[in-house]
Amino acid sequence: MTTNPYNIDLDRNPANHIPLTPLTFLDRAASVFPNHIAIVHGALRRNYAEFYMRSRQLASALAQNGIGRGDTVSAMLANTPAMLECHYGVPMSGGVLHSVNTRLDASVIAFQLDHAMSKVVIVDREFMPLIEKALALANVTPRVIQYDDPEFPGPATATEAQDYNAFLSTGDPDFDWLMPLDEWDAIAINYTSGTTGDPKGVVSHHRGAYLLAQGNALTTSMAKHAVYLWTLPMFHCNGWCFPWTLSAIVGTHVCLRQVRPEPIWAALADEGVTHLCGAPIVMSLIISAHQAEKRTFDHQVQFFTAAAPPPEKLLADMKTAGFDVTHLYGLTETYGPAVVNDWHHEWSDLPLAEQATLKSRQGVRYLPLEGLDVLDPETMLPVPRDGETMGEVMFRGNVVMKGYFRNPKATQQAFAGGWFHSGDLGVRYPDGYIQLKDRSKDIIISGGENISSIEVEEALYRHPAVKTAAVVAMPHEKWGETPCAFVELSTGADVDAATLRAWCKDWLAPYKVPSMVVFMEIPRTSTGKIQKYMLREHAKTLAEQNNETKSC
Ligand SMILES: Nc1ncnc2c1ncn2[C@@H]1O[C@H](COP(=O)(O)OP(=O)(O)OP(=O)(O)O)[C@@H](O)[C@H]1O
Repeated sequence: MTTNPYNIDLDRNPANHIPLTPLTFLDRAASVFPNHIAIVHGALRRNYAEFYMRSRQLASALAQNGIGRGDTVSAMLANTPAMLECHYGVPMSGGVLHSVNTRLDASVIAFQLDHAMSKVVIVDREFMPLIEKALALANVTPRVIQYDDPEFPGPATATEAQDYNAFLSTGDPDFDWLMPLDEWDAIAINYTSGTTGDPKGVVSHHRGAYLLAQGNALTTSMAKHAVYLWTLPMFHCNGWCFPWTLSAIVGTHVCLRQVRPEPIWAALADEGVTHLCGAPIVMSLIISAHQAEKRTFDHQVQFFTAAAPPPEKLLADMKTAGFDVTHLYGLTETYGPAVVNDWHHEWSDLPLAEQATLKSRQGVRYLPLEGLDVLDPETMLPVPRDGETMGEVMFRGNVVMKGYFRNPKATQQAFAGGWFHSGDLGVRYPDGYIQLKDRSKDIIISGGENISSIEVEEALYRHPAVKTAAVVAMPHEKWGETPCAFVELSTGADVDAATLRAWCKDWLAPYKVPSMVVFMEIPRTSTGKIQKYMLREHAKTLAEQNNETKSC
């Protein structure tokens, strides 16, 4: 074997090879733009010098309290300055950040704390009662630190936990923080929310976080000094890496404790917000306030949506309201969005409805993702690019997780055949863009035919009275399964099940028309995702009741 001559005497050394980590973005931002406002939270304004100093203090205080490489620090915080500091301070101590979804119940939180072997928990005052309940159930006994956010209006309760600012003040502002020894070292652990079953601890590394944080800015053309509003929970997949992206472009974070239309519109107008992210539910909130109160803004605003398929009607409404919407797709396992609906300028000349159809496709790979395909999971061969043949969406590249923490079996299954199996079913179009049709667990199989729940939902969303639609499989004696639709109506709208079924017949093949339409409040996860497994259980009960009535 011949040796590559360019490898002789040209080795890696500390001058030419340093582990990639997004932590260095903050160091740079603070040294180049120390006075630029990094964080806005209510009346608070904190510049990059202060943000960096406080993150180092946090790292130092953690280190003084025994946190080192590979130790888990949990954070149960709203979208506040403390949560941003945790995204830097925890990994700067060598620790691994475990962000806890603040709307989980105590037993699930206890499971996560135990599984992640948490050593410190930093908790917002609002969530103290919940964490205390969780700790009573957990085996681990982490040190508890309470963050008293001045923007939280609730009453203080007695606690023995140390105050966050007091803890921080014990830290050295010039702390010589720990670079990762290897860019493969873990930076964060995030538990999947369990919309499809067992929560799994997804481990991300510094390299992936660095690449995706930059990828966010590059893929979506985020400019220097962008102003970013925190409508996406940072506990969800590290806010899709945007806590790190903003330091790369020296932008401003506008924090938000609660996702409500009033503060969102106020921030758009008063803080000059240029970018925000969220599931389609956040767009619905924004649109209802726009339509009811005629709210507007006078600058360019980019909205990045992911987490669930955005209904075409909502995309069209957002465009009319003046938002430039970019559709992203990804999973916790891919650090957040790793696929983008990369827009071609000429598509903007098409009729609005056609634009919305094109925009509802999930798209193509992010810059730092090397492989994205729709494969037949049996043969591992790509499906034809015909926009019709379904396969499983698979990922390969540097923004795919390390694996599932302490779960080698699940890790092996997820990476079988050298690709990460997403569990999402989709198609690929001749131009290479992918579109999700369903999750493998959500597909409805009726008389041997596959029915995409998303396609049925799209038909329902076209009806003006429908605010939210979720379609799941309902057991059926003859067909095996049939679609069952759960619907929330827009305020003041009035329509019955028969009318909606008749409406669907105009858009869908007869076997795809829901056999039942149920009007009720649809259960969601804290990130706004519809909990289809709960709806499936509900549909099963309804089917059983139906059969009992028939046999009486
Ligand atoms: N743009 C999108 N359109 C449709 N679905 C999306 C989009 N973006 C994300 N998703 C869905 O969200 C899933 C990823 O979500 P996430 O990683 O947060 O897991 P989860 O739903 O919270 O938990 P679990 O993995 O336990 O089900 C994807 O697999 C996909 O089904």
